[in-house]
Amino acid sequence: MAMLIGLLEIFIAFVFFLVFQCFLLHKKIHKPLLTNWPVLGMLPGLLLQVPRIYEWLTEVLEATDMTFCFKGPWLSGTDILVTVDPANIHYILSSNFVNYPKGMEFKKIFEVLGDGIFNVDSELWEDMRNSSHAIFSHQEFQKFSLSTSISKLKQGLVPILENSVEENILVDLQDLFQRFLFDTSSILMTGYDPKCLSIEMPKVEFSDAVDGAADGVFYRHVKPAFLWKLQYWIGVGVEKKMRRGIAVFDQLFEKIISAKREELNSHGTHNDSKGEAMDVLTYYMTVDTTKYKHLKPSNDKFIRDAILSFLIAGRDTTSSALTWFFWLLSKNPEAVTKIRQEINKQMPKFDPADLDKLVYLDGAVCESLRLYPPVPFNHKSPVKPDVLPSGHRVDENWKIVISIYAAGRMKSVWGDDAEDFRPGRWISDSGKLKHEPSYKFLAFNAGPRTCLGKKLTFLQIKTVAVEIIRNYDIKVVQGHKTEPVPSVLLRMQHGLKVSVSKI
Ligand code: HEM
Repeated sequence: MAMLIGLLEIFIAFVFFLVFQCFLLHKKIHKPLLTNWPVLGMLPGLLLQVPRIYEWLTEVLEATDMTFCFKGPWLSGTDILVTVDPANIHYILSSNFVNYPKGMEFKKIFEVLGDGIFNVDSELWEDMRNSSHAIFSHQEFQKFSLSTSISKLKQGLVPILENSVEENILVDLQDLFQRFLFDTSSILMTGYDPKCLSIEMPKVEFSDAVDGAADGVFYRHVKPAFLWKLQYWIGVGVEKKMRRGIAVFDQLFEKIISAKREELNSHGTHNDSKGEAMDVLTYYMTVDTTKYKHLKPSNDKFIRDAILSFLIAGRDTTSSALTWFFWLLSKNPEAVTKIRQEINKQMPKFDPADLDKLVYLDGAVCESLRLYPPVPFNHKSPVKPDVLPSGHRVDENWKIVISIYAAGRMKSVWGDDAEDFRPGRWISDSGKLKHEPSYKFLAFNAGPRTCLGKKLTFLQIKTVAVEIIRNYDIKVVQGHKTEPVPSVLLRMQHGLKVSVSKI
């Protein structure tokens, strides 16, 4: 009986929530600061702002001296302290790192990642971090990354661009970059090439699965836990997509892991002793557990979680960065001219060793990552009560969200032209790339959990950019809308439709 009443209550709350949401979506409000209503807290105002969540967060953080507290409905456990104050960021991510793990609540919200590196703390995280650092920084792995990117570029991306020139067909650059990065990341992470970058454009289930899971995770931040759990259980709304996504990941990894185990049983690893290139899956299945005691190479779920996170890290971030980069270039033709001149001068023939000489291109990529960071949010949860440098008090287990998107646009940090795309801001008077501290330029995170793929990312983005900018003119289709989807990965709602011509 008690259970029945409980379910009835959940149902009423759910209906109330939906009716209220529909009612509110018919109104338009543009004031950044939200009213804190009795019982409902700031949720009504937030729901109105969700479609423009990134802009709204930027406005509200600008208006509140870079830190504000979102109050969720009474007893819903959705209060969040949002900050972009560089002093707070430095404190949370670096100087008082031990007090700010990801925390259990966030772990539940991001359950799709299981025990992957983004979702774990303490000793398991340390072992994941040290072991992944060992492989990503290995010279052979870096050579493997470069050769994989170059061959996919020449044999996959370029033929599609050539075809679109010859046949005069529009292409969706976001889709192309996602396919390019899914193939390359999959080769590096699993040793398997899904070959989705081809003129036939096969359907990519993995892509819908990541989008569904990332959108679901976003909404979980502002919904009471009982509500998203109920939606997941019934299979409705974004939670239905989340369920489907998890099923796709599980099926895909079941196949890949069992094939790899068979391969290892019949052939062994061969390559580690000679230091030859090894995919990340093979590395984790044969990892040295005397060195990394918390890793479980023979546990399929553990391997699935580890490799899924690396695959998403490799595919969705870099494809997002490339998409926004080419969109910004389409609006800034003078930057394209400068990059082209730099390429012709510094790199008349493609040689990866010359990529470092392309300083203006570096500046343009950093500028794009500042304005459109592929991972737009970071989250933390204090172990013990604390006071942040801004004076805000945070209690144990509070949720803290850092808006990486808004952090790149604060006028008090970046100047009055913070919203402008200006690659020159990254170049020093002596013509070198300017270094900005990571707690200010946060696209790759800061402190002990700084991104491990930064070097690989710049290599891939610059390799692709050089090939495209040197050979093609890219024009975004007139009237094409470029809105970011409210999600935990920054992708364009309608892709990026462009026409391609030879220069
Ligand atoms: C444009 C490209 C990329 C961006 C903007 C980016 C951004 C980030 C951010 C913001 C984090 C912190 C996430 C968190 O703490 O929840 C992170 C962590 C990480 N990134 Fe990247 N990333 C990119 C590419 C890559 C690539 C290509 C790889 C690897 C192949 C990679 C591997 C990692 C790993 C392993 C971590 C976890 C670090 C840790 O928790 O200790 N990233 N990245």
